Amino acid sequence: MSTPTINYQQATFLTSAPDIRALPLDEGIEVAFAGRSNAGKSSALNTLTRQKSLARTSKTPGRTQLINVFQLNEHQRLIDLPGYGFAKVPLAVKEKWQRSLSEYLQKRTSLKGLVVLMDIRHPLKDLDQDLIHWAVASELPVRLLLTKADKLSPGPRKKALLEVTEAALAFMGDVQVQVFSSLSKQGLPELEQALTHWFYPAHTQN
Ligand SMILES: Nc1nc2c(ncn2[C@@H]2O[C@H](COP(=O)(O)OP(=O)(O)OP(=O)(O)O)[C@@H](O)[C@H]2O)c(=O)[nH]1
Ligand SMILES: [Mg+2]
Repeated sequence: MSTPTINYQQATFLTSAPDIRALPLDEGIEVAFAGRSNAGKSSALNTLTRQKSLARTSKTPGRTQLINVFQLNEHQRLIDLPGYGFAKVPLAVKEKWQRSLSEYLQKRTSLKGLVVLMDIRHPLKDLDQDLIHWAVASELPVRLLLTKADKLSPGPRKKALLEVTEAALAFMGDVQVQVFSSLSKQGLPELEQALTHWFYPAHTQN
């Protein structure tokens, strides 16, 4: 059986939800992009969908404070999650959005894959590790994206990939690692392939 191709370019903005009650019906398949503030989640979604400003990006960490939903078609959605780990926002705001994030991760049954984005220069911070551990314990497939790969020259880039790949083995779950750059598009085909596996599980082996 040949795997269907996904036309990411057809992604459209559906809604921005302050909490899971405001999300579309929990059916079909969702893949979510998570990571520290400023890791490059919104940029990666724009790169994937070949749209300059589908998801709002910013030099200021903490830009995405809502659960942003992008629809690929009736049954498939991409989710841009609020970033975590950014200290410079009022505590009340931070608590509100961390709460909606953990509620989303724990209760959303249509969530079938989690892309965890980390700046290749600062991977696997405590909150990243907590998230990955949680996902593995919940049997949610995880893909680690080492973002802004263009910021490193090939040697250090390869070294970072190797180190994180080795660390990922310790998570003892379905955790894949790749480098990625929204600037150079490095890693885009691998990301697309991984997402296809999640969106069409019946067509693929892993
Ligand atoms: N050089 C380079 N810069 C990038 C890349 N991806 C993102 N950036 C920059 O990093 C900053 C943060 O990117 P965003 O995509 O807004 O990050 P985010 O993870 O969505 O951030 P929050 O919404 O705050 O959680 C922006 O200034 C982007 O232009 C990349 O691949 N290479
Ligand atoms: Mg964002």
